[in-house]
Amino acid sequence: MSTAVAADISPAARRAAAEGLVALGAQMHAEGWSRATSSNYSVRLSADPLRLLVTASGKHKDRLTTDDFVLIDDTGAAIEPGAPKSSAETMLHVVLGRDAGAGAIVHTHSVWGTLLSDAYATTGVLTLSGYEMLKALPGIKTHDTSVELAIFPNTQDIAALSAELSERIKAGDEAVRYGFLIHKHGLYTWASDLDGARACVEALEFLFECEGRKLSLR
Ligand SMILES: CSCCC(=O)C(=O)COP(=O)(O)O
Ligand SMILES: [Zn+2]
Repeated sequence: MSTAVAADISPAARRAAAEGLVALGAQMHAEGWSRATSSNYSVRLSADPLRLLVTASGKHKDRLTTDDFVLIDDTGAAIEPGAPKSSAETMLHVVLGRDAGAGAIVHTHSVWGTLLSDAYATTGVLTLSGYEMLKALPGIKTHDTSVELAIFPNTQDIAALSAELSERIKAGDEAVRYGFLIHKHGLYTWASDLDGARACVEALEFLFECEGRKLSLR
């Protein structure tokens, strides 16, 4: 653990972020997207130096308290003594906060996202086209567009996935602009703040259900 103290983070900002994430967890669980301790969320409290408030590992997301978060640095290490263990997927949050400029990151485990990540696994990408709901994503002004979401294998090697994700973001890969899926696992999406990330997850999960139901109707 680093010896640095989070003196640069205001307690009020930290508390507000934790309260926002507690509320998000209750909503994501109620939606059925964060069941059985699945999912992790974070808010970026500082870009330079990178400081992310990320969920502690293994917590039920409908019962989070403001103590269930870990302040981490750009290596994914907790910067305060006595912190609980941060999410097993912490390094994905670090990459998104550092390389994608994300101010808030939401990871969900929905049924439709999980099924679609399998249905399109061989192509490595899920394409969402022509939906009005796409306008909920940052910068999209027309329904007449397509959004691609990369589908990564669920190798369980978060360090390798983080490195690949970082390279694809830095290369400007459109398939990691709004989010990505991990095969038979779930969605990561992000935005400049928590409300924006909530809109992204709500829109993408809506679109997953549309695509999933469309496949079932065929
Ligand atoms: C039952 S969920 C398995 C782990 C996972 O994918 C997840 O999202 C939660 O992991 P964390 O360490 O963040 O609790
Ligand atoms: Zn997960």
